[in-house]
Amino acid sequence: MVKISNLNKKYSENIGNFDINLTIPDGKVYGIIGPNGAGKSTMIRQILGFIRPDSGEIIINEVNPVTNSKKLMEFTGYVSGEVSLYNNMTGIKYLKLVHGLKKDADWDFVELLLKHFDINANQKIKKMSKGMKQKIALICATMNKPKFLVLDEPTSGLDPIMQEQFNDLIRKLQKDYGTTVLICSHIFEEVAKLCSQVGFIKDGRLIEEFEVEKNGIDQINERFKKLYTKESVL
Ligand SMILES: Nc1ncnc2c1ncn2[C@@H]1O[C@H](COP(=O)(O)OP(=O)(O)OP(=O)(O)O)[C@@H](O)[C@H]1O
Repeated sequence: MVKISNLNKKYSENIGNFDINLTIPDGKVYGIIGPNGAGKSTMIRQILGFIRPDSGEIIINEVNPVTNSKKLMEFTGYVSGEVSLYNNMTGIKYLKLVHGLKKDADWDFVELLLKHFDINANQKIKKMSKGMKQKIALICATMNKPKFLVLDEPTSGLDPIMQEQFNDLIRKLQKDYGTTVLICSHIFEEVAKLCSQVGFIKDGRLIEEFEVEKNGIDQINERFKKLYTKESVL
């Protein structure tokens, strides 16, 4: 279970995260939505132990990321929208490197995912397209079937085929391995299809949460408009 209690990280007035409380039960997929600069990545960086909160507590499967980020990383996968890999390696060499470093990494699963994403990993990473690099990053993050997966705009700018492949992977991890997933996304369709719950962030605050209904896309669109629409100055 992921439990965030009274989380605060203040960069300046209304910039950062303010009194965030959020719970994700095991095996659920939770979506975070908010406009640019709302504080989504700031929250994710604290959850992963990359930055220290000013106050409040984060507990993930009984692990505190601030005091035990090594333990957290043993069962956590992470993909950001801007992946950075070793450009001079081939995809396969890079995957083998990560496989050697990760606890519980499963090479058969890597091969299955290479097939699933229909990717030729024998070429150098620097010659790969953005989407191919995203696929390599996703395989790296999931090759150990993580208990917890954090995705910060993982499919931004990718084509609809890749989007469906990505959705299928998340569903498989959830169904077969009980992975708990936190996903930040501007793609409402992705959130509606994958998430059972969604939270809206505005000015660093979690201002609303709800269970995603069957036809969640309309529900999310409507709430987003209500919560964030500003009068155009044009
Ligand atoms: N290290 C930092 N020091 C000061 N301000 C920061 C720092 N990191 C982020 N910010 C500010 O915090 C606010 C939230 O940034 P954050 O990256 O969390 O937003 P976001 O919701 O992920 O946005 P986007 O959708 O554009 O990725 C922004 O105003 C940003 O400029």
